[in-house]
Amino acid sequence: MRIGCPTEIKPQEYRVGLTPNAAREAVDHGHEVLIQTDAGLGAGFTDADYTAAGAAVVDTAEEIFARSDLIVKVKEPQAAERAHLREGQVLFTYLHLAPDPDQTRDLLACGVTAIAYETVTDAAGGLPLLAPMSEVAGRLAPQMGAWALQKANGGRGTLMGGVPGVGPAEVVVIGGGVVGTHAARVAAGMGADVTVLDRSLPRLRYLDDVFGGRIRTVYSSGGALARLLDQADLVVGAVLIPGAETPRLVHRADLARMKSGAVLLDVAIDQGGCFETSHPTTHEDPIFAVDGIVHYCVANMPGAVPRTATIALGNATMPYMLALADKGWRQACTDDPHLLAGLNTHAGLLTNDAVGRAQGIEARSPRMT
Ligand SMILES: NC(=O)C1=CN([C@@H]2O[C@H](COP(=O)(O)OP(=O)(O)OC[C@H]3O[C@@H](n4cnc5c(N)ncnc54)[C@H](O)[C@@H]3O)[C@@H](O)[C@H]2O)C=CC1
Ligand SMILES: CC(=O)C(=O)O
Ligand SMILES: [Mg+2]
Repeated sequence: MRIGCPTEIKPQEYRVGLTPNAAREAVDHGHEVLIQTDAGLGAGFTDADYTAAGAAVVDTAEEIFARSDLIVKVKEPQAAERAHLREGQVLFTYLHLAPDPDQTRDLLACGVTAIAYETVTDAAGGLPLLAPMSEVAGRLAPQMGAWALQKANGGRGTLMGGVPGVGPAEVVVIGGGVVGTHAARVAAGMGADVTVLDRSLPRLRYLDDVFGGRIRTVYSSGGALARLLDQADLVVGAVLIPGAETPRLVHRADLARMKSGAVLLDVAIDQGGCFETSHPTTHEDPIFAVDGIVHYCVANMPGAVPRTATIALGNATMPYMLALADKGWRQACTDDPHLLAGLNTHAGLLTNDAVGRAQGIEARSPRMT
């Protein structure tokens, strides 16, 4: 099979879908790998690294899309990329279709077989291809939140860890999954006072256990969140209902009860966001204010640390990429129902229930033979 990896074109996105290690494995499995010129540079991989791994470097994205059976990327295809996709081609990348009707329409219209990293599941009930980027975004969240809290950025002027005689920042993390756990860990490490809310009691028990009293856990309800908002300096939105649009848990009216200059940092923005006042922002222009509250809503946070993020993502995607290339998508998905859970569109059919519910489109099962 021919596997193609174009340069990411989303603003300030420096990750790349294939590492040289992954390219080498694919070549060792008998596949041909095409990589666009300089696709890996932002993550610190040169064209020479890819040619040493056995890949062929080609000049344009057009050529990658035209010649490849399997396209491996990082971010959802942008409109210019969607114009090159076609039926019979497999796209393996993040899609986040639930809040994105334009992308959904284009993927259905072109007939591409699109497998979304974020809806691939595992036997433990996790999301193995979302997890590495959630770890990165979660660890970045307090770092970006601390920056947004600085006065020059519109923030309250609160130092995360405080100093002797002055208390630390109050950090509230909504959703104690992968993002939330890693955000809590770094925020606590910075010396902040951390509270994590979740709707899953087993998850709260786990967090209570692993943090050994260094953070507070609270069952997530509207009342509990309202009380915490009054005190919060930084609120991290880290809720996920897999595949679905994020529930809105903080409404515009709630901003009035918050401290002026507090920060809402919506990691869940890629699924629509958990604050009513959120809208996606970019690394170039990451923050905006609503009613005196700073919002940070970058939809591709790991793009800020492309070296770490590319290697972490490549480690997780490689076995699935090889299964798709070795067996073809039908056999790979038949053999592994968790990979089949990643299938979002095929030959004009929407195949993911949660995306279908979010968009009012009936989800259908693909023909597997
Ligand atoms: N902006 C970015 O660059 C990135 C965004 N993300 C996004 O971050 C979000 C979280 O991802 P993960 O942590 O991997 O998901 P996860 O599935 O590990 O965790 C989500 C948690 O939310 C909890 N939850 C559900 N409803 C809740 C409610 N009403 N109140 C409180 N908690 C609730 C769940 O019980 C679960 O523990 C996703 O939308 C993901 O796409 C992930 C990586 C990068
Ligand atoms: C998960 C995601 O959207 C990202 O890593 O950009
Ligand atoms: Mg996105």
